[in-house]
Amino acid sequence: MTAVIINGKEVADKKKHEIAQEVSSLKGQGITPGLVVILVGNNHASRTYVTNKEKTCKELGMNSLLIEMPEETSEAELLAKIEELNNDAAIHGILVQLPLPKHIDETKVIETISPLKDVDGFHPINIGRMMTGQKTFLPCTPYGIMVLLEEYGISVAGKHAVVVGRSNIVGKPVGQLLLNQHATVTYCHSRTKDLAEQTRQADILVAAVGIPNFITAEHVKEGAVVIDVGINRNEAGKLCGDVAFAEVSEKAGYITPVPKGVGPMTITMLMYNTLQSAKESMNRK
Ligand SMILES: Nc1nc2c(c(=O)[nH]1)N[C@@H](CN(C=O)c1ccc(C(=O)N[C@@H](CCC(=O)O)C(=O)O)cc1)CN2
Repeated sequence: MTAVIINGKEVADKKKHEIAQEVSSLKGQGITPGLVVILVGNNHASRTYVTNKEKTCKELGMNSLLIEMPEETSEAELLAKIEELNNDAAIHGILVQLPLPKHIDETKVIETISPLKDVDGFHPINIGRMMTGQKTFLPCTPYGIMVLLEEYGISVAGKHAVVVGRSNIVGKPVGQLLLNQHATVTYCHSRTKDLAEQTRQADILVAAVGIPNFITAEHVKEGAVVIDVGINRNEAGKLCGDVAFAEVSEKAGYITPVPKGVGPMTITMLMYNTLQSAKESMNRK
């Protein structure tokens, strides 16, 4: 079998077009969605991501502000900046780019962002709402994965989903979203015994470990849907995922490539959440 390649770039472009139309109509009602992205320090990859977020906001007609803070910024300074933005009515979304420098407590930072402006969907209140199936901001990468499955007509209910990786921003929430859609979910991680035995049970396999070529053909059931969330560099410095694409695409039914698979959906769902936040703010007026 040769897998259908899930074109994340194409789906992201379609969704962005729809978002831009909604932004335009919202502007007609006197409100422009506004996102603030805070970048602390000099992480090269993070700088690329925040630049893309700013660029995408502009493309879609949203306001965007990038706040760059030096590596030595104290936790107190960052928290004070977030408090200031929480109280600014023109701002609908606040995002602090991760990872943060080691001396800053990520949990404290996330908990300081108002849940009403937490367009990353990382605040414990929003995570709790997601777990109980309430309407809320969903974390952008997991949300993007669910949209990709939907766009390709891949049903989730009753399927066995195996998630490899248990990070707070991808592994745990994507498992929860799959469960919310009635999948049977297994989480695997560094202490899982006989990983391949587990992953071969998967109708839907999500790889989010951050290790190049970690998932090989022996981990995959014939015809499975394979979602690769990894963004790694191989020995040659080339961008690659967690899945050995060439061999796995011979066995899977569907597969996301890296790049242009899950990645482009992350920023698109961030734009979607920011738009929703702006709409919600109108209802509070
Ligand atoms: N506050 C947050 N920090 C981080 C998040 C997040 O959702 N919120 N996620 C990641 C990084 N990230 C967005 O911030 C992100 C990663 C990758 C992509 C993407 O489009 N990848 C492309 C390839 C890009 C490249 O050439 O490097 C692809 O896969 O096609 C977008 C956003 C960690 N931090």
